[in-house]
Amino acid sequence: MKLGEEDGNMRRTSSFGENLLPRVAGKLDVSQISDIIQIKSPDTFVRTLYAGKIICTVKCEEKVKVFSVQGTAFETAATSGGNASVENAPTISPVGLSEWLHQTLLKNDWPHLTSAKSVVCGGLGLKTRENFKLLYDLAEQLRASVSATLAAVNAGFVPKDLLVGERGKNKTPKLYVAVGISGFMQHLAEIKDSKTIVAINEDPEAPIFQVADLGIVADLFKVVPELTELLKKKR
Ligand SMILES: Cc1cc2nc3c(=O)[nH]c(=O)nc-3n(C[C@H](O)[C@H](O)[C@H](O)COP(=O)(O)OP(=O)(O)OC[C@H]3O[C@@H](n4cnc5c(N)ncnc54)[C@H](O)[C@@H]3O)c2cc1C
Repeated sequence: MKLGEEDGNMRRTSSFGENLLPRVAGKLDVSQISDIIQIKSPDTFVRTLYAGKIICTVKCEEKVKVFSVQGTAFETAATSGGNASVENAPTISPVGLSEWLHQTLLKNDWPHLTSAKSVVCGGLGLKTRENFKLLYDLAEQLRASVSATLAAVNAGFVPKDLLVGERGKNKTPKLYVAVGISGFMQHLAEIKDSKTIVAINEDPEAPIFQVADLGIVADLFKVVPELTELLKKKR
């Protein structure tokens, strides 16, 4: 979108958007509004705070509105048929501080995390990178995507692009299976709105059970292979 008077500037809430938008807002000398989930009028927005724990309505009186949206809160827009004009952005000469070398796209056979209908997510309870194989086996039977908590990503069990939660890919799948995950609010961000949440944790007091539709209090190393075998027999 063009930056100028009376224009809005929007990006999906993502690490790229979170990096870019505050800079755009700073350059324009306006306040940024993050994580909107509803547009009530041209200057009034509903946004989330504290990983979705608080929902507030804010009025923005800036002439240029800079805001990020939570993609899953809105219907997919049609890519044709609108009446907005499309203008080519001006070419900007590099300032020479950094250089684009290459980009590597990870390729795998799993459904993409942001579009998967079912997601199997692993936490620190998996204990090692190798043990994540249990989740890939289960995900294969469920035709699900595999994801992880920040703690599991930081421990090096899986790459960062599988992160789910406040700092990762936000998604509201139909089925969300949480394995060895405590369920802190930063992880649950949008996940808590999934249609069905299944939690496997050996600690009956784990907060994940407060949002789970189906809770299994058990050792994941016993339950997950059993579940995978049962699903294999069903197919
Ligand atoms: C500003 C901020 C942003 C954050 N953003 C994110 C984010 O985007 N995403 C995110 O995930 N986190 C985020 N976090 C971290 C979050 O608060 C939690 O610390 C993290 O999600 C915990 O990960 P975990 O559940 O894997 O680990 P833990 O909290 O250590 O939980 C591990 C669980 O595994 C269970 N377990 C252990 N062994 C077994 C077994 N054999 N069988 C069954 N269960 C077992 C334990 O009972 C425990 O409940 C953020 C934190 C902050 C401060």
